[in-house]
This record gives sequence, structure tokens and C-alpha cells, in this order.
Amino acid sequence: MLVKICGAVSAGDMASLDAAGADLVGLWHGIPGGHAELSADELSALAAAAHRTARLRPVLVTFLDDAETVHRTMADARVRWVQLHGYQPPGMIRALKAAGDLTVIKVLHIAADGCVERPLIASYERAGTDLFLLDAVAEDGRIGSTARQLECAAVIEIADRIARPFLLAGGISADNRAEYQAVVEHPRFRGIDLDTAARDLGGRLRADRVMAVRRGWRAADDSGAVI
Ligand SMILES: O=C(O)c1ccccc1N[C@@H]1O[C@H](COP(=O)(O)O)[C@@H](O)[C@H]1O
Repeated sequence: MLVKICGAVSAGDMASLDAAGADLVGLWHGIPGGHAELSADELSALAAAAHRTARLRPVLVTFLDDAETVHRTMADARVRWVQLHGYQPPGMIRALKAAGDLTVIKVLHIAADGCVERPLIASYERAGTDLFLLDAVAEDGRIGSTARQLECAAVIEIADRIARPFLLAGGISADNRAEYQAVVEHPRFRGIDLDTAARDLGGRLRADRVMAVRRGWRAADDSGAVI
């Protein structure tokens, strides 16, 4: 099972996540006003720091919706994974997949009345999405780091419709794995992604919090296979 932690901003964060055994680290670029937004140079430096660790893979997390810009940013920063966290259309994924050997994670946003992208799921798959990420939308429409948990049934309803593997996000913590037993057992479940529960009250990423979440979610015989 993969564990992805979002929003590293320093070499110290990278060292903490590596020590805590995280698999994927989200690096923000193109998240206007985001508390962990990185310049292109900072993105490159942190991606290089991730590559120097034993297991951390850097993932560009972005709201950007121009394939050429995203591809250039990834090439410059030597990042091969991207998480499209906005409402980017399927054509953007097709363009990114055609541009190079990239792993594309498309977020599916789940609101109180269902999955916003539901009519587009098949198009996202045909476009070449490698992995979906199921995340919550806040009551006011905010997306990303909502700390809002998804209902297990709502996750399963989408998991049963998709043909690609998925990660689960939205208020994941050390204590709530039991609420998602059916998700964990789903054949397309590949792991978890979190932000809020990995941080202390000052907003800093903490290795002990990440380790607690891993302990709470990871099976002892886990292979850590990717996709
Ligand atoms: O972490 C953020 O603030 C963020 C901002 C913009 C896009 C994505 C963001 N992170 C994603 O938020 C969820 C987890 O949030 P939480 O654990 O519920 O706080 C996850 O998908 C992150 O990749």
C-alpha cells in the first residue's frame, strides 16, 4: 500500500518523510495562494532531494490546466509523476501521456451529492490516466486539504465504476482505517494520501504523525508495490 504525503517545502520535510517511510511526496506548483506553493527552482531542488532518498518519489501536485506548461515544468524539475488536482479535462491527460513516459494521477472530487467528474470517468481512462485519487469537496466547494472524510459507501460506489487503481484521500488519519474496511479490501485500492493529519498544530510535517498513520493503515506483509 502506498502512502503519499502532500505539501513538503524543505529539505527537513523530505528527511522527515523519508524517515517515516512515506512512498510519495506531493510538491505543489500552480496552487495559487497554497501554503506549500513552490517556485520552479524550489520544486527542482526538492525533487532532487526526494530522488536522493531511498524510496520517496516526488509528485507534482497542481491546478494548472495547460499540458505544455505542466510537461515543461516536470521535465525541468525531473519529476515523472503528476497529480492533477483541479478540474482539468481528459484532453490534458491525453496530451501529457503523449508527451512522455509520465504517471498521471487524476483527482476525482466527491461532493455531498456525488462525484463531480462522474460523467468523465471513462474519458479520463481512455485518455491514459494511470491512477485516480478520490478526495472530498468541502461544503463551500473548496478542494485540497479539506480534512473532510468521505463516506465508505461513496468511495466504493466510484471504485466499482473505475477500471484503474485508486488512492484514497480526505481526512485520512491514524485512527480511521476501520471505517474503510471495504475500501482497503477493494481490488483497485492502492493506498492513501493525506495532508492535515501529517502536520502539527503549527502546520509542520511531522515524522511521528506520518509513522502513526502508516501503523494505523499498513498491513504487516505489505509489499509496497506501486501500480
Ligand atoms: O494539501 C493541500 O492543501 C492541497 C491543496 C491543493 C491541492 C491539493 C492539496 N492536497 C491534497 O489534499 C488531500 C488531503 O487532504 P486532507 O488530508 O484531507 O487534509 C490530498 O489529496 C492531498 O494531495
